[in-house]
Amino acid sequence: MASKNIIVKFSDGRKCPQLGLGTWKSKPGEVSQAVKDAIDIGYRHIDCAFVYGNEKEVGDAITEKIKEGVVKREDLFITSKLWNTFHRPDLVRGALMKSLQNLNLEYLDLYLIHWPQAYKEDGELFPADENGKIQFSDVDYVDTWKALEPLQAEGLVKSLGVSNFNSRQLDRVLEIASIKPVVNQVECHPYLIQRKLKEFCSSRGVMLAAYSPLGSPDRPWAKPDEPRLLDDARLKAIADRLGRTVAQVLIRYQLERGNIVVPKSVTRSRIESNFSVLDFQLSKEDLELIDSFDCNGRFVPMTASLGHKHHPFENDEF
Ligand SMILES: NC(=O)C1=CN([C@@H]2O[C@H](COP(=O)(O)OP(=O)(O)OC[C@H]3O[C@@H](n4cnc5c(N)ncnc54)[C@H](OP(=O)(O)O)[C@@H]3O)[C@@H](O)[C@H]2O)C=CC1
Ligand SMILES: CC(=O)C(C)=O
Repeated sequence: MASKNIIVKFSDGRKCPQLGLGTWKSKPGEVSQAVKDAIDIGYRHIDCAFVYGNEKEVGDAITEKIKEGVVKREDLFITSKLWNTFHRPDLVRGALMKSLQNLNLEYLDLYLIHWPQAYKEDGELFPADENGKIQFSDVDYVDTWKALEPLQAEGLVKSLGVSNFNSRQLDRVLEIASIKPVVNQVECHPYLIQRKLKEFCSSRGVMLAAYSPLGSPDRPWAKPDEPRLLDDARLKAIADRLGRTVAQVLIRYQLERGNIVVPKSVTRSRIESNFSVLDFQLSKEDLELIDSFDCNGRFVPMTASLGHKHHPFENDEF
């Protein structure tokens, strides 16, 4: 089963299955089964986050599959992410310990700073004022990074990375880092191909991990009149010609571009077909055609943090 995975190597020498299962919006009552199905199908990489509110149920599934002897811990690659309310250096270790406890793991394979912008540290994950506006904290993510580094030395996490960092923010971390980030996990799909950010990351030995690769149709703020990537007629034509689904083309596109990719599903048949992408390739012409659909179309703009001095998408080109 594990041989179905393509393995990529990080700048720190560690290995990671290129295709993983996303878990955002996977309801606690559904995610255990989804993770168990995924492991049975051959997935070895699960993308989690404290803020998804389902780490405990993901952990239950992992524990069960290890107990059954289907996988060993070392066969799995588990990512989690430090939420915005835990950026203050004295809160970082506790946040990681909570995710480890939730997931019933002794270590994570990868821990990411989820976003560069910090929120007020008052216990709520989305601390809002009486008008519903998120309360910001001015902790600088470079100080958060410095607090993360000793956790790798302690063996609590194998690799460290960032998520939703723009090029300037990533460079600031690289300037002060003793341990370099191995990954920048960002939104990436044909409407937002991230050409410049990808080149920037590659030039610094940072791997790009693509989130929302199917266009996140179940994002809570989706409007009925917004374009749906999975329904794009141009992608459908490519998929039909190749005898594949649009989702398979979207996932294969990321693999061919050398990106890690973490499509989410709680539907067994989709979890299975999303993983069946090793027996076909996209031609150079198809890859270029898909690149041409780029329209700076962002499905996860994080509008709740607009105005934050570290909001990644407001002041920098990429
Ligand atoms: N670092 C960050 O800030 C972020 C990280 N992420 C990570 O990336 C993952 C993936 O992104 P996400 O935004 O969830 O969205 P995706 O682009 O992966 O889309 C998920 C949606 O697509 C549906 N779907 C899955 N497979 C198929 C298929 N074969 N055919 C048709 N529909 C399908 C799912 O439905 P169903 O489940 O009902 O089958 C679900 O509604 C997240 O779950 C999370 O782990 C995402 C956003 C931000
Ligand atoms: C889904 C996710 O990771 C967000 C919105 O931060």
